[in-house]
Amino acid sequence: MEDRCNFPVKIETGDFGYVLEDIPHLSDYVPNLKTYPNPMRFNPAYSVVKQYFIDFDDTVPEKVVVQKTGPRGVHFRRAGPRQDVYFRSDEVRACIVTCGGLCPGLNTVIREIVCALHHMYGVTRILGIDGGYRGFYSKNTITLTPKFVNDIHKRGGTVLGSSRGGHDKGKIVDSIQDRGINQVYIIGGDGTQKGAAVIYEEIRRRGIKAVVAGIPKTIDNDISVIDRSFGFDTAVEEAQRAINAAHVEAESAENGIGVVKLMGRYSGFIAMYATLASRDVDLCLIPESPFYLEGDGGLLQFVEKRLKENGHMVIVVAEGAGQELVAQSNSATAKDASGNQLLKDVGLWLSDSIKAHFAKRKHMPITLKYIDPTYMIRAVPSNASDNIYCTLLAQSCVHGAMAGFTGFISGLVHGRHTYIPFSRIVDHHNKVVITDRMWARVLSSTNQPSFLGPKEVMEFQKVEQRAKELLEGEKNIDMNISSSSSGARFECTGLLSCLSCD
Ligand SMILES: Nc1ncnc2c1ncn2[C@@H]1O[C@H](COP(=O)(O)OP(=O)(O)OP(=O)(O)O)[C@@H](O)[C@H]1O
Ligand SMILES: O=P(O)(O)OC[C@H]1O[C@](O)(CO)[C@@H](O)[C@@H]1O
Ligand SMILES: [Mg+2]
Repeated sequence: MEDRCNFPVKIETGDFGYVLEDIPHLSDYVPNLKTYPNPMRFNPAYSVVKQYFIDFDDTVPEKVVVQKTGPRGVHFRRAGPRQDVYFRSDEVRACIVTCGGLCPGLNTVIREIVCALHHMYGVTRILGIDGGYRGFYSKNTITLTPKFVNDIHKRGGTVLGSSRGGHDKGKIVDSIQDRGINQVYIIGGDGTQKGAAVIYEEIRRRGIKAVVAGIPKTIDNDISVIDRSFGFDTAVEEAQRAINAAHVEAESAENGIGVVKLMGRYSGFIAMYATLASRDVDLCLIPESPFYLEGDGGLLQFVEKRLKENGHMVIVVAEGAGQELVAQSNSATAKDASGNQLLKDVGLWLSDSIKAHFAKRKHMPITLKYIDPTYMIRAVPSNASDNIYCTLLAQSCVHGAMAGFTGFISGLVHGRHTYIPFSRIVDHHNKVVITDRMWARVLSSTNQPSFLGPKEVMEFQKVEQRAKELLEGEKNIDMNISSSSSGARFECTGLLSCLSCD
């Protein structure tokens, strides 16, 4: 498995500090390519739309809040159909693969890629790769037709199957070449898109006329640049059911406590949004915000206070929260097939710690119910709004591939569909910024302590400001902010050194 790839980033500059972070195109390395009129020009549904085709120069700004004197900043190419395409319909052999963990909407994206290729571009040869990256070389393929995918958006999971590990660049590209595949659609999270970037590089190195297009997927919503990842809305909605159950259980018992664990390996977006949506939550714990159990201002003291005030409480904890604290009681670490660290069960650990604390307080018996709906919130089919979002992402991706673009993901930026180079999303995880307004809204809605002293807040602000500056300077940084019982700890593992580490 390769960690980083060195595909060239296409940067174009313009007036007033305009920067276009462009995506590669087949014509960058395949000479004398022929173009064809886009078949959508002759499609009765689309041909009547005024300005249906995207202007070559249309781009979307990364930042929409700007100052009078500030530069125009970074832009991405606007997604959508082009007047001309680089593939004849009968020449296309497409394949679709899904990798990594499940997420609501995977089947919708598969369905809509197949339907867009078929109905918009007249493409009939589409293969499903069975079981993630390793399916390219170790399994049979599945023939995908509009009939086959007709109903799949009503089911959770992925009809193609998924897996972790098994990314073998040579074998995958050999398989693409042997099967004559010239459009590769890859749906998956950060790891998957790193793998997609490597495949794109190898295809380009071999000079094959084949495009590689990604659709970012992750229930954790931690992919940078894009507004949100598909399935996130559904997951937050589904999480409400678990929080409601925890609330009912807690309310019905004397000193009742409901603990709900939600997904979020490195970032607490699901926990944060589910908390804000519910309003029944008294304490939300996320990986980005350190906390401690014992002593003055600690979590246990807060639980006791809230129980005395309200007689019950609900705690939402993201799976990646407090991992360093959990590790103190159970230090064994393991990794999954993709090399991701397997997390310890913070929900169970927290529940046990609270129970042990109150067992010593005989005058205050508690009833604690631990609900772990982690897989339930990602195994459901996507809701209506995610279905539409998935449809547009899939269609954008197909338009880009037909137009000859490669090495890109399709993503929503400030409500506009764009094409973003792989390099922009694989080097950085989006995290909840705990010195931003959104986290402040959570703290104010739950009325929980921030567990941070003024010194730690300043340290956080310094690290976040520096990370922002480095990112804006188009550099790669991978920042880990982790917690310990003694307070916050900051680690920067980027290519550039971080001020806080210096
Ligand atoms: N750096 C890398 N280079 C090449 N392939 C990779 C890399 N990282 C991960 N992959 C491959 O991508 C696939 C999915 O990776 P992973 O299991 O990390 O899930 P993911 O795409 O990050 O999704 P999620 O974490 O949201 O579930 C695996 O088959 C893995 O082998
Ligand atoms: O148990 P699995 O399938 O490896 O997935 C668990 C991980 O996948 C994610 O949902 C990311 O897709 C994380 O939140 C979680 O840690
Ligand atoms: Mg991942």
